[in-house]
Amino acid sequence: MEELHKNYIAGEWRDGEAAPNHNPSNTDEVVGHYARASADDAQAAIAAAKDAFPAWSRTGIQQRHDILKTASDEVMARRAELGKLLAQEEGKTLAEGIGETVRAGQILDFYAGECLRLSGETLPSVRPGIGVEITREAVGVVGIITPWNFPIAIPAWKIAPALCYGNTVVVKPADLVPGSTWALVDILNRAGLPPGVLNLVMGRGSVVGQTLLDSPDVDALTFTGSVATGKRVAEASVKQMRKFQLEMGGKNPLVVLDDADLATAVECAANGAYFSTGQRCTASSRLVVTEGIHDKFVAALTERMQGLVIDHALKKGSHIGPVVDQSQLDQDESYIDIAKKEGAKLHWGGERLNRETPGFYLQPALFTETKRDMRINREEVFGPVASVIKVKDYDEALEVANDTEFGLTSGVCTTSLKHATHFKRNSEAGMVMVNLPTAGVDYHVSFGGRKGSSYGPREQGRYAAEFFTTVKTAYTLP
Ligand SMILES: NC(=O)C1=CN([C@@H]2O[C@H](COP(=O)(O)OP(=O)(O)OC[C@H]3O[C@@H](n4cnc5c(N)ncnc54)[C@H](OP(=O)(O)O)[C@@H]3O)[C@@H](O)[C@H]2O)C=CC1
Ligand SMILES: O=C(O)CCC(=O)C(=O)O
Repeated sequence: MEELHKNYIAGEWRDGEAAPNHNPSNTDEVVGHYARASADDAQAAIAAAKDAFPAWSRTGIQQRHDILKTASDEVMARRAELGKLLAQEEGKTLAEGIGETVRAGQILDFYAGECLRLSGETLPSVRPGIGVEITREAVGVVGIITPWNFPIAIPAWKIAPALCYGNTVVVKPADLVPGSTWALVDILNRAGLPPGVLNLVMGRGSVVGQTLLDSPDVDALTFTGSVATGKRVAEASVKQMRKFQLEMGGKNPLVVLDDADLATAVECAANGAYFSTGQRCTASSRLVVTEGIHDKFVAALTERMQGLVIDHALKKGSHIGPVVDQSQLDQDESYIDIAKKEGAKLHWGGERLNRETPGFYLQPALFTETKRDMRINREEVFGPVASVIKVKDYDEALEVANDTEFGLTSGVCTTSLKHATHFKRNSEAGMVMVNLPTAGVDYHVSFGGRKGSSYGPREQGRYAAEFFTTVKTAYTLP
């Protein structure tokens, strides 16, 4: 067996039960072997983070800046190699893997800068002669639980602000794709983090993740993944009276109005619904289309889909890689069946594909003649499956767009300033796009949703300070 990638606890690489990391583009290929941590390892990681917190929370901002900047530089310099590893373990295309790696590097760089911009407020008291200072302090030990679909960007956008604001960290990546997070943790530690500040415990959610949830020594927990696990995180966190933050599913609408530029609308739909194999919480799974443009839009989108190459993630010319694993493929296919049984018309795609290598290849699927209350329009599939809901006009489109228990992103394709402005104001989503795909966001601004999609303060940009710090108000009578 090739070298085992170990867990990183208290500044040391520690053995654990070895688990193979398979390539979804070629299931015969093992990308590497990664250690699975035990509950005891997870406890040791939490204890190490707790021990390291007093010193790290008082380190100078220059030191924190330099470490994050050094790590950013290495991620950027190794973008091709890390992007390839990401594409191999997750199934994104090489271009998408490199793009995500660059995004992780940019996030590290952004928070290196934020270290130098920490600020507070000084204001007069309502009581004469007294001064008031408002400062932000680190929260403590932050537990980080991440999903498989963005294995370097999501860990980066949780780890970087946690460290920037002076917290110590225990991170548990998805068992399915530990490699990219392993590489990120290795880079950050070699960049100069003291032992115990950033600990990595790979392994199963039911063992490692649950230990984080149940520990009274985890002061804040940030999670991205399914709604079901998000609810467990919430319940456990309330029991511990700790801070928590959840990013979960989406059923994001892309509204296409009669006055839309057709080429723009088709590009937004193809990108938002199908790129990254539709495995994005920001994916446009509902295409809400007004009747005047409906037929033209469906025809043009179908033509665009027919031109998409679905193949090995590393193959030149692939637009879309495989589904991440068998269980996600089963979920995608089961929703395709459910939609057909509900009376939706499978307009194009949805077939399993055979390629040169054994992998989880699925043709993107487009459903038409769907109704807003069908399960295909209410539940997150998390695959390359989208459905068209035909509506009469803008008012009905907005109502359908908002008719969901989720509220992460939404989009509108229109040339009308009036409708674009109204949609931005009235869409019940955390992120709204005009003439842009619902997926693929900037790294320096707030990220998060409403309703069942998210809980707690926003992630990313300077808004991340809300979660990763606690506010102190000090009064002084000189
Ligand atoms: N919003 C988003 O970005 C994402 C949404 N999803 C949705 O979730 C569905 C299932 O995906 P899946 O990866 O299984 O999502 P999960 O919510 O199960 O996984 C997310 C993370 O939580 C961990 N976890 C699982 N159980 C527990 C637990 N009891 N305590 C603590 N942590 C736990 C997982 O560990 P591990 O997997 O290692 O066992 C993983 O690290 C998808 O089909 C999709 O609908 C999935 C990924 C991202
Ligand atoms: O669309 C994006 O840029 C981010 C998506 C994301 O964070 C997710 O799917 O978990």
